[in-house]
Amino acid sequence: MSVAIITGASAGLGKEYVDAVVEQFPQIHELWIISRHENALQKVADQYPQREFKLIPLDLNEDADLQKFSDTISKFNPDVKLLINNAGYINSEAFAKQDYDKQRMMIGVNVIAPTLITKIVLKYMKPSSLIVNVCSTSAFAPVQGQSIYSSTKAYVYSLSLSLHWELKKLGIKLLVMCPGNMKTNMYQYNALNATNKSTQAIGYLPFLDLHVITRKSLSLVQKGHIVYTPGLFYKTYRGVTKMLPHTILSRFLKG
Ligand SMILES: NC(=O)C1=CN([C@@H]2O[C@H](COP(=O)(O)OP(=O)(O)OC[C@H]3O[C@@H](n4cnc5c(N)ncnc54)[C@H](OP(=O)(O)O)[C@@H]3O)[C@@H](O)[C@H]2O)C=CC1
Ligand SMILES: N[C@@H](C=O)C(=O)O
Repeated sequence: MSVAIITGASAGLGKEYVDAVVEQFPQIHELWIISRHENALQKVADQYPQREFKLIPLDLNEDADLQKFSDTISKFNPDVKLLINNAGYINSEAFAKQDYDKQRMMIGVNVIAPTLITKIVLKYMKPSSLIVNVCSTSAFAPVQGQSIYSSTKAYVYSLSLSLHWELKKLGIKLLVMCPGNMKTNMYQYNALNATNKSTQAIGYLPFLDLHVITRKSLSLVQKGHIVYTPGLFYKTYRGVTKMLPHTILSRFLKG
């Protein structure tokens, strides 16, 4: 049975990816959608009564839940055609003031989960399978006030580049997408509730069209592309971070 697996599928970019996969992959038998709240996942599935869904409510920050995912996929032994590591968590605050639990959750959800989910799923992938890792423009250089978050995304970026070439030998295509601002719950939580002015300033940067970038990323991964940075503004920012030393940039970048 062919499946697509999407983490963080109940809202925001992940929900948009569900729409895009339903639209672009009619041949995939079942969509496995992951987030913490089953009722939210059910609402997503209910929008597509004509498609098969497996709701997998779990907390990607919990090792026991990652083991539960491993047991579930082992029980069903699917043919995984597409994996979208999308779920993410951000807390913008000075490192010294930040709650340890929030720091640990960013590492759990943004680093450990996509790493282990990919490891687990790989056993059920064949040549021509696809992986999309959702990263961020904050991966391109260290950001004060988002010190852990930007570091977790730098990890995803680096891991994705290595895996792109390792998995290419297995016939599996991997793309890392590095979006900038998107009007989602994460943005609402992060920028609008932020206390520091630099995080609030993020709201003045361009906002991306989730419909467009999800479809574009799925098209690019099938073509074998390695990185997708949507939007001219963010492409330019990526270029700047390649040209200027991060020892200097990191002094001025504040999230
Ligand atoms: N919004 C933005 O401006 C930007 C976002 N990104 C990245 O895009 C990706 C999607 O973010 P976005 O859609 O904005 O975020 P949202 O917060 O809007 O959605 C996050 C999704 O992940 C799920 N999720 C969150 N924490 C967990 C967890 N511990 N276990 C399982 N599922 C979880 C949420 O469901 P539930 O709460 O029910 O678990 C939800 O479905 C993330 O990787 C983010 O870092 C990158 C650049 C900018
Ligand atoms: N602004 C951050 C998320 O909201 C990011 O750039 O990833």
